[in-house]
Amino acid sequence: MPVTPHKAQRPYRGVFPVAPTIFDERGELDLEGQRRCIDFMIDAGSHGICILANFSEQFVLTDAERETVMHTVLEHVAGRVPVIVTTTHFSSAVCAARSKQAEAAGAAMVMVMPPYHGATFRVPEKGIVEFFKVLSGAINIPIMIQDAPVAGTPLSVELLARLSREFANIRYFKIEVPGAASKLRSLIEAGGKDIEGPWDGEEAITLLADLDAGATGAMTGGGYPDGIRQIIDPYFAGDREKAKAAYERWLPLINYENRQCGLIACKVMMQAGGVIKSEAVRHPLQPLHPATRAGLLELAKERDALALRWGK
Ligand SMILES: O=C(O)C(=O)C[C@@H](O)CO
Repeated sequence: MPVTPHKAQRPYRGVFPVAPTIFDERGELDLEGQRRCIDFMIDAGSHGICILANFSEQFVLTDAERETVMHTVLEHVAGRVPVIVTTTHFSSAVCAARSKQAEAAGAAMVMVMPPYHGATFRVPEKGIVEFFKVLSGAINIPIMIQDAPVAGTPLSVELLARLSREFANIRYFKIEVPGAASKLRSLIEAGGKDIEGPWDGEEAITLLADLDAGATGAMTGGGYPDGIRQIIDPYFAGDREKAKAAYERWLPLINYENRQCGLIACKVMMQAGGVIKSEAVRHPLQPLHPATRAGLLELAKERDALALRWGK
């Protein structure tokens, strides 16, 4: 089915949280739950949505399931917001093919980590450059490089700036390594206008420092886009004091998600608020300990997170 194009203009800015992949209690895809999750995330103020990322449990999906989730979400979003599709793969050809498919399905952007496999398979810088050359040449939508510790591949500022200079579609950078703010600042300085989107990530744990460094987007977890909006809206409107107060208000929840829960946090919140029926993660991922779950929901309730009310 052709997808209605979104109307957002580049450069994309704002809150683009990662959508979880929704499963039922047996671990099967729950596509109805997936659609409700997306509706909640849009109602909660997401400027855009990223799918099939690590926080979407991309590593427990078959290729066929990836395609099903991608088409389901893009058709259901129907242009309401831009959608970023994660297409990471070790192989240049597979990543390029996945990215072409995402573009054809209506993705606004693809997000990709540098090639890695397991703890030790890496390629030298020449291979990384060639990988992004193949990818950039294969599509006509922007690429976000996900600079995250999970890939175990240090990407220097010089390398990132070079990739943006040499390859037309390398335009967005989600920096979620230690020292993210300094790296964002250096990248903006080194890359200039080619750095269309210097973005924050990692559940917004460093959001205020990253905004101060020039971040224009935040890729957070999917559980409380409404809370992240309370931080970035005043920041972008020039009211840093209000943004700082909101960051301080939401930080205990951000910290709890980042340090105690990880990708399951948003599912727990969505299930508690009737957005989705099951907070199941796919085995061998494990459910949250009941005490950790209670701690998360206590913090979310204290902040009146929309997820806890949306489905009731
Ligand atoms: O899901 C990923 O790949 C992430 O990096 C998640 C992160 O952006 C959520 O804060």
